[in-house]
Formats: sequence, structure tokens, C-alpha cells
Amino acid sequence: MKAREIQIQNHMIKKKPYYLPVGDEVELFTAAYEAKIPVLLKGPTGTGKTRFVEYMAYMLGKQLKRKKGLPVITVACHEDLTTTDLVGKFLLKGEETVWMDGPLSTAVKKGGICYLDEIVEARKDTTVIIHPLADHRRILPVDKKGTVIEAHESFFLVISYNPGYQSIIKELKQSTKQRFIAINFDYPDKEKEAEIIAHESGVDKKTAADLARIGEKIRHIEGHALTEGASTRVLVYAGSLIKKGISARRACDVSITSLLTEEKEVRRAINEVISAVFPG
Ligand SMILES: Nc1ncnc2c1ncn2[C@@H]1O[C@H](COP(=O)(O)OP(=O)(O)OP(=O)(O)O)[C@@H](O)[C@H]1O
Repeated sequence: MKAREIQIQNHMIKKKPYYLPVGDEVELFTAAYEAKIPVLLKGPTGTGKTRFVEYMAYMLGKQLKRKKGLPVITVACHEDLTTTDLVGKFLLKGEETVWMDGPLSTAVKKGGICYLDEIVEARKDTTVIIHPLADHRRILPVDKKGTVIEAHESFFLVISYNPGYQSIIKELKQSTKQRFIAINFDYPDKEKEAEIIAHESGVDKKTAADLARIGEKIRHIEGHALTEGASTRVLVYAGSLIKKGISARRACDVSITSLLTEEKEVRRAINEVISAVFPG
């Protein structure tokens, strides 16, 4: 079998991740976890979805009295992702054929959160594999072995997608979507975003508030010119560079302006926003 690359991260969240709730997402996720209803996180890039999953894994693990939180297995989905990548395959080892679990079957057996990032990128025949796992059955059929795995008590399925990128062809099937509850992620308000920037980058409160103001203003030109506004992530990056001694204008240039668009007019508009907040 041809070697395939699949991006997986499997880790225990040992330290409490910093996460600032922006709405009722913590309560919703906790209730869904307890009711065993899988969760779909929807929202633009860099708005804290991954951080939130890590935070919830830590918090729910504590609730379950697990010292190190729940493990999180993250799979970055792409269009070549197959059910074999997720569920597992037989491998030839010397004379023997051995079975190797995929990330999904590992999480289903051992428990913890399986986070399928950008699920909509995967082909529809791959996504349907999660259907029996995502409803009351909580089972994963392993066709190649002719077996079925019952999900571990603590297994929890979380998927994410960014509606902004998607064409109609790439929409999730209704039969997939309607097995989840959807929690919407968006940019936090200015005050909360400034708090996040200050915490994550270490800049002082005033600089963090200025960066948050830039973020908000750029998002207002978004509708006309940009596919997506400046995310909290890029504002944190700008803050981190400022903290390292780069001038505020230059930091914003390399972490915000140069990334958001190639269009001169739009860049000019972004630069105006930045220079109004950080004049020279
Ligand atoms: N509510 C929040 N609390 C704490 N940090 C946040 C929050 N929102 C955003 N961040 C910061 O923004 C960064 C990016 O967030 P994250 O990687 O979770 O985004 P994402 O929504 O998963 O993005 P993508 O869709 O591209 O994977 C985080 O590393 C963190 O520094």
C-alpha cells in the first residue's frame, strides 16, 4: 500500500490552556458532552476554535477526575482523506499482517476528543463514516475487519468548518450536519479581544486595545474587499512582534496587511486604519 500522509496530532492537555469565553460556548459544549451530542464548531480562521477544544478537553478531564485532562486527537482533513486513513489498515510486517488503527478508531477505543478540523474538505464518502458514531449508536464500523467498535464512555466527536471558504459543492450533507449541535465562533468584542491579545502576546493593555481597535476597523472594510477580516490570531502575532521590539507599524504590516490581501487599494485602506491608530 502506498504510504499516505495524514496530519494528526495526539496530545494530552497537561496545563490549563488560556481561553477567554466569548459567549455561552463553555456551557453548551459541557451540556453536549454530557448528553453525548457531537459538536460542530463553525467560524472564521483564528477565532479560537482549536484553543477552545483544548480548554474543554482539560476542563472535562478535570471533571472526570483525570489528572491530565482528556486526550485530543486532531485530524486536519483534506480532500484525499479516506476512511482507511481515519479507521485503520492492515500492514505487512515481515511475514505477518498487522492491523494499525487510524486516529478515529484510536479515539473511539481509548476515549477523549476526536477533532476533525475542516471536515468539509474531506470527500462525502469519507465523512459518512462518522454517521453511526455521531448518533445514538456511538459505533464505528471497521469494514476491513468486519467488526464494529463501540465508543469509549469518554469519546467525543468535534468537527469544525469555516463557512466563509466553502462553495456549494463543499457544503456538508444535511444528514451529516443534523447529527451535531452547531456552536458559532466569531471575533470577540473589542474589550475581550484586547484581553486575549494582552495575555497571549504580553503587550501592555494600551497596545492590546489599539490592536483590537485595528482588528475591528479592518473587519468593517471586510464586506467590500476582503474575504475574511483580521483574525484574533494575527492581532496576537502583531502584538508578539511589538513585544519583541518591532515597531507597531511594521509589526502590523507583516502580520496583517501583507497577509490579508494582494489588492493595492485594499492594502491602502488597511494601512490607513493602522496609521490612524499608530501614527508614526
Ligand atoms: N477566546 C479566546 N481565548 C484565548 N485565546 C484566543 C481566543 N480566541 C482566539 N485566541 C487566540 O487566537 C489564536 C488562534 O486561535 P485558534 O488556533 O484556536 O483558531 P481556530 O479558530 O482554530 O483557527 P483555524 O480555523 O484556522 O484552525 C490562539 O492561539 C489564541 O492565541
